Amino acid sequence: MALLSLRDVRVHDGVSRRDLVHGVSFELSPGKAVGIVGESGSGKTLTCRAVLGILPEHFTVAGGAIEIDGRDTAGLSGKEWTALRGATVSAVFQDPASYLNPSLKVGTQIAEVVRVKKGLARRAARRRAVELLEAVRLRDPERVCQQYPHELSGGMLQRVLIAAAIAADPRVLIADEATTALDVTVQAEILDLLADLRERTGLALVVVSHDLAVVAQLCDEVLVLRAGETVEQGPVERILYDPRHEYTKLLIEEHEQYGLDRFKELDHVA
Ligand SMILES: Nc1ncnc2c1ncn2[C@@H]1O[C@H](COP(=O)(O)OP(=O)(O)OP(=O)(O)O)[C@@H](O)[C@H]1O
Repeated sequence: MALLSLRDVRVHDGVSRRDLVHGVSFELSPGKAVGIVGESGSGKTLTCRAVLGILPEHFTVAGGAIEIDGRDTAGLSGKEWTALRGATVSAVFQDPASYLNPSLKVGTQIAEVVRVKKGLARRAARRRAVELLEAVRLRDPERVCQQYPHELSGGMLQRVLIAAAIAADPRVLIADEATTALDVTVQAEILDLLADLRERTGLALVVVSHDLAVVAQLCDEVLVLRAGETVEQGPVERILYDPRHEYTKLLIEEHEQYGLDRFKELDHVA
């Protein structure tokens, strides 16, 4: 059964009285990855926020259905969403520093997530925090636990955020422009880490990026969004090698300069 299923989802803005997402559909099974690409403002983040139950004020899911692990999310209470978030669907976004408390040590913050979401006692939560930092391949996790966010690099902070996001053993992880702010080498390491988590733990991924190369590296299926509408959707190889929509062709051309060419040569897609 699909872990996550979106059927014709519409996101409506009550202020402008417009639909900003016009019917997005996809299904995600364990260990699979779906990518959402499109330029800025195309509705990628709103789609993710709808899945996490954190749409901004005045925005609603006005049509279609979102099912998480077989459960229709329409009409979930705030409390039910809180229970689902982190534990079933979790997310990492761009700019990890803004999601961490600057005045608390990294280990304390991760242990807190574990304590609240998994109900572990303080000491066990602490041990688990170290294990999680190890799982995201941070060297010397004991030391990182004792550090404050400002002492870590952007790539390290994104690993910390991933550790926090997987702390409650979610089944689906949404990575929304999670590597966009990082330099190319660090970006590659984080993508590799996500691929590894997917393979080892069966974590399903929703990968959001304006960069097709990122999505191509991780995903089985791609949705191309433009102005809130899906213009093209299909297996990643098909979209890359045989794009049918003009907009997809444009995206591919634009992003070749960022390494899609190199990616194609390596033939990771096969
Ligand atoms: N909080 C908000 N208030 C008003 N409009 C919003 C809000 N969030 C998003 N929008 C609008 O909804 C549309 C889709 O935005 P969304 O953030 O989903 O795009 P995106 O594809 O994720 O873009 P980006 O890559 O820039 O994050 C845009 O027109 C945006 O201006």
